Amino acid sequence: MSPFDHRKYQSFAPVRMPSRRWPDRQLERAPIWCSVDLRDGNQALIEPMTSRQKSRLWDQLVKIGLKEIEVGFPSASGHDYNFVRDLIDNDRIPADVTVQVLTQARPDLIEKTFEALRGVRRAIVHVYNSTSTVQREQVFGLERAGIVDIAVRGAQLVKECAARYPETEWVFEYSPESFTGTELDFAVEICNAVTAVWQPTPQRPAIINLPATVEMSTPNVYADQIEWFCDRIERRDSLLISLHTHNDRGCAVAAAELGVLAGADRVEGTLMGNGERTGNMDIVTMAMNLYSQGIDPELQLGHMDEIIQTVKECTRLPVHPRHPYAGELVFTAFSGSHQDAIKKCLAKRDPREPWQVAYLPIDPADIGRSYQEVIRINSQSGKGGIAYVMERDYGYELPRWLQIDFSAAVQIHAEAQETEVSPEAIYQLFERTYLTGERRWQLGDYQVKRADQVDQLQAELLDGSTRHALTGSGNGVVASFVDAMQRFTGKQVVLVEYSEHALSHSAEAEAVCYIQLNIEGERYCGVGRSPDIIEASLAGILGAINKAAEQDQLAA
Ligand SMILES: CC(=O)SCCNC(=O)CCNC(=O)[C@H](O)C(C)(C)COP(=O)(O)OP(=O)(O)OC[C@H]1O[C@@H](n2cnc3c(N)ncnc32)[C@H](O)[C@@H]1OP(=O)(O)O
Ligand SMILES: CC(C)C(=O)C(=O)O
Ligand SMILES: [Mg+2]
Repeated sequence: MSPFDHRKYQSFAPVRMPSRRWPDRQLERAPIWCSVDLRDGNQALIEPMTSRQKSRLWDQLVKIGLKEIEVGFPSASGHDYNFVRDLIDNDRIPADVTVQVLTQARPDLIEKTFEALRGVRRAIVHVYNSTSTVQREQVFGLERAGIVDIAVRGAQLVKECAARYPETEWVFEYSPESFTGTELDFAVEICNAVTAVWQPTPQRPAIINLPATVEMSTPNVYADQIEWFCDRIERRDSLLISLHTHNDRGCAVAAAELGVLAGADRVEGTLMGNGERTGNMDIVTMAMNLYSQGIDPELQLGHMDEIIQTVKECTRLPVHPRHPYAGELVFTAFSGSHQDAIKKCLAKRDPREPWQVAYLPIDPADIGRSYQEVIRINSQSGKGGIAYVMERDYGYELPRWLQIDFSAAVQIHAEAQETEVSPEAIYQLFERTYLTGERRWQLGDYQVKRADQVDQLQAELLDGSTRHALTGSGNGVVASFVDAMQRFTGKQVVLVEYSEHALSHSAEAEAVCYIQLNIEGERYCGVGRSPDIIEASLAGILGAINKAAEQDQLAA
């Protein structure tokens, strides 16, 4: 039992709809998008946007390709009024973009709203009043009829004002605000009353916006409400049903998606979900969700970092690093098994086939992200990720057995540092571990001769100021040097693994050689790098021998 008194709250009554159809549908196309960043987003900010910030966000919304943009509540503030005037007077509204403004269903506010829009080519006038039981009873103190009366009077005045400005193509929108807390039959009744005034036609439809002003239930209930409403509303073919979900329960996007399945045509929301309380429906997330399902979102979101920057600077709110699609960390895998899976999928990827990469719902490149960030290393990472970084950034194609060996060194380093390990730090660690660290033995001069199908190697081994002369023979220089080391150390030395490749990132056309030796039953790895492949091989063998010496396995 929690200490909470859960009886303080009531559960949301489900909609009785045994024959609901929306669960069997699939999203097939993008809805009509409407951004409310400059109104609902703005009214939620600690410091509302300055006109410069509003202007900047407007430009970004246009660049993204939003064709309907709610630009403010011009009857409520001089700022909003002036902003609308600036857009109109300075001809800043592209021909294919329609501005929308919000007003309460109050005569003075409606009049002022039309005044603000004077001379605009096309505009959506969005009028609302609250319809929920709580608002009716406790805020307005009115019965249903009184609330309908506010809406109808508002609708009439909107129509009259519009007639005074015939040069403008007017679109009317009505919201039964607090729709989710409104009895469905009443929502239908009040919307029918409003559209009876407006008399929309299929050619000139009106917008009926059904807001989850406060998100009160699971998204399936919202979808039921939308389907129930769409099935009963009059003049359905002359209406665009719009959704406007808030995120109080964290499901604004899900509710909008299910609401579209349930019959809605249009969705209002904001970039990154800014808005009242926990925010509005996030247009970026919903659009990218559609895209990840193979549906054209009909928005330009390829410049995601610029979008984030604009939103952050205009709203002065941060964007969470885990924000769906847009956050700085959303394409990054730190954990080993994820890195391994991503690396394998990317290596097998055929660009002609649909995207199928484990843990990456979309290709980061689509939104201007590089693969640099996909795999980042910390103490949770495994060999796959480390190998990926070594290959991607430095051109080393570490064989699997060396990945295992090296990942142990990276793990120790990451745990000691207690932070992320950068690609540079990984590379330096690789160099120290296999190539440049202090070594007991160094290779001096050497020469190989071939006689009777057998290679004979003579080499000099430097141990501080002491020089040892080595000889060995075998099939090839590698086998000869292994033989020489075996004679020199008196231990059993067996070559277990060998691989090499040219180092594509190296300006000096170097080769790199990876060696694994079994020395008296223990395995040791070494790496050699040189413009000369023989020297790289010998250095690799000596590297492994030196590793054994470090661990006191060679008493020579
Ligand atoms: C869910 C939403 O996001 S709705 C949009 C909310 N956004 C805003 O309100 C931001 C802009 N609003 C404002 O700045 C102010 O509310 C103004 C300037 C529009 C109006 O200010 P004021 O008239 O001073 O005050 P206020 O908003 O408190 O008015 C409340 C009155 O309007 C009535 N009212 C509220 N909403 C509506 C409506 N949609 N339609 C008709 N009447 C309404 C209330 O019943 C109340 O009436 P009362 O004074 O008789 O009790
Ligand atoms: C004005 C309306 C549509 C609104 O913002 C809401 O109900 O959340
Ligand atoms: Mg809202």
